[in-house]
Amino acid sequence: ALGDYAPVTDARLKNPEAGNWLQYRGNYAGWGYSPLSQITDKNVGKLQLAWAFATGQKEGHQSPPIVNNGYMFVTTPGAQVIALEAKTGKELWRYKKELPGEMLQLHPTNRGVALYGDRVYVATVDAHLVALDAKTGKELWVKQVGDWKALQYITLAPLAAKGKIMVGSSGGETGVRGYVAAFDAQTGEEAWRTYTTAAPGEPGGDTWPGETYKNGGGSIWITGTYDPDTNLAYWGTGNPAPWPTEGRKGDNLYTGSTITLDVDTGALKSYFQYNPNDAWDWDEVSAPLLIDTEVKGKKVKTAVHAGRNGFLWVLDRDGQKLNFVDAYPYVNNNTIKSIDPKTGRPTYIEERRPGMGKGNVHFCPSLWGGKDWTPEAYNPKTGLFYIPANNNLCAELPEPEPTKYKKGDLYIGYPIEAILTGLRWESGKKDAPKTMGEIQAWDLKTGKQVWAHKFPTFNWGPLLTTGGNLVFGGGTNDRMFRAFNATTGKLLWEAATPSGVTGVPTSFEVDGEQYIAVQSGWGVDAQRMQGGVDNLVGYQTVVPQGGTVMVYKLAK
Ligand SMILES: O=C(O)c1cc(C(=O)O)c2c(n1)C(=O)C(=O)c1cc(C(=O)O)[nH]c1-2
Ligand SMILES: [Ca+2]
Repeated sequence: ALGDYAPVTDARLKNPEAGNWLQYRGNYAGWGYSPLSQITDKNVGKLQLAWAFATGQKEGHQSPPIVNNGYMFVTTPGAQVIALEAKTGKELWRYKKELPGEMLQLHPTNRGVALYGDRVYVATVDAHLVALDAKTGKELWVKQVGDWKALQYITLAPLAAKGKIMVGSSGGETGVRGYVAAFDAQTGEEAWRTYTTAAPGEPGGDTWPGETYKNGGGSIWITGTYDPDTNLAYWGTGNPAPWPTEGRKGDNLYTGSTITLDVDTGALKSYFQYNPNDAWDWDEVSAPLLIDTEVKGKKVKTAVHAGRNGFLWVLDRDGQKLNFVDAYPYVNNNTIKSIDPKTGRPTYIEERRPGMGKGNVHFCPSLWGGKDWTPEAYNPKTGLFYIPANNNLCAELPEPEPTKYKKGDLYIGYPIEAILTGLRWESGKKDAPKTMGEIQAWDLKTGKQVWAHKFPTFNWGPLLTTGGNLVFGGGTNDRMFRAFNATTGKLLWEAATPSGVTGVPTSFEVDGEQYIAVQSGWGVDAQRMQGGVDNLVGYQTVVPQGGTVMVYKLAK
């Protein structure tokens, strides 16, 4: 059991101490920013391993090491929760949820815990929400959120605010009707549930023919951001289901959107849709980062999102509605012809939309997007917004197969094999591009890219930025974890890890020393994209699996 444990209050979540990392992205605004500045662009070359801890699990280790006063909490695929001493890596307790053996895990991962009060909350791949005693790991309650037999599954880290624990379900490829559900942190009682596809009679209900909204996707699988001043949570929604659009003509609200929900009631207050009638699996699940900044000379309370559709979107979140400000293409795109400068609505190039009666349709960015789920970061010191991007990658989909919703089956409209072998280079190109993965830095004030570090292979690495003028990220198939100068993009430090790094990095302090922490553990769609690249280049890349918590500090 843990010693003194400092309960996590609303006040602490709103104004997190620099030395802790209390929630998914470090703050409610979603910045992925640690103000700690002991490790800097000058001394990061002396970063070395403080300790490492093997989780004993395979597949995608994506959860951030979350730290509260010297105690660290990580999750693994299969929804295990491990409490560790943050300074030494000593295991304090481990929780394992019993999972149904026959359950399909379409995306075998878990993106972390939420801390609230003296509890730890985890949402599981069999669609339950679990409350644990932070000190002992003892299960306090377990609530069913969704039906795993209908292939609802949860991969995200919960969001905790104002006495509520909020979660959403995955299932854009299994025909769920997406939702965000809130549970009372104390009792586990369900407080509200808001669906992301509009029913007839509701605003947006006329954007779905017949009953298609009932299995229309719009799943929620990345933690929302939250603005305590307005009590609104910002959630990103996934792709509509099934992928071919023929049966669901219309905008399919609120898929491929950012929606804002009142945390007390769940009422949907506003939305912005990035991909009306999406046909490309462009989930826009990454919640926007909430940044008050200047944009082209004007002060704006923004919500910023690097879209899977390849555009960097800047919205104005002041006032009643989420309003379009600007959008900048950040990767090559042959699918969106234009974006309405007033409304932000995209116009597609119709021949790039896969569908009935069409043979192989080629489109860029690929179905994994300019960026998939991997979080961006914002550094208030540099004023720069950082994107882990994949550029020069496209995909091809064959003519869809007729598909009908059936509980417990996939509901995609294309054979999995076609999806896994669907990656392509840009049109007409035989050879692999010189670079694919990128870390990009954008100045929101000017709307210009300031630097880009380019990798020979793709990048599936969530980002951390710090008060020491650094950006950290992994994401490449060479197992490296790296540090860059946040202002210039210069590579300053790198170290190989046991597996590939698709984990969310964090930073914290214990006894006056700053640490950088990340999980190494390759899997899920980083591995599937590797299969797609290998299929094109004709050789097999092996990235070993197995999870390890890696914790670094400066050499003395
Ligand atoms: O539509 C959905 O519900 C859904 C869920 C998930 C998930 O829960 O991880 C992914 C996706 N879609 C998806 O399209 C995708 O590319 C993806 C990549 C990953 C991953 O962990 O690497 N998950 C998911
Ligand atoms: Ca999806």
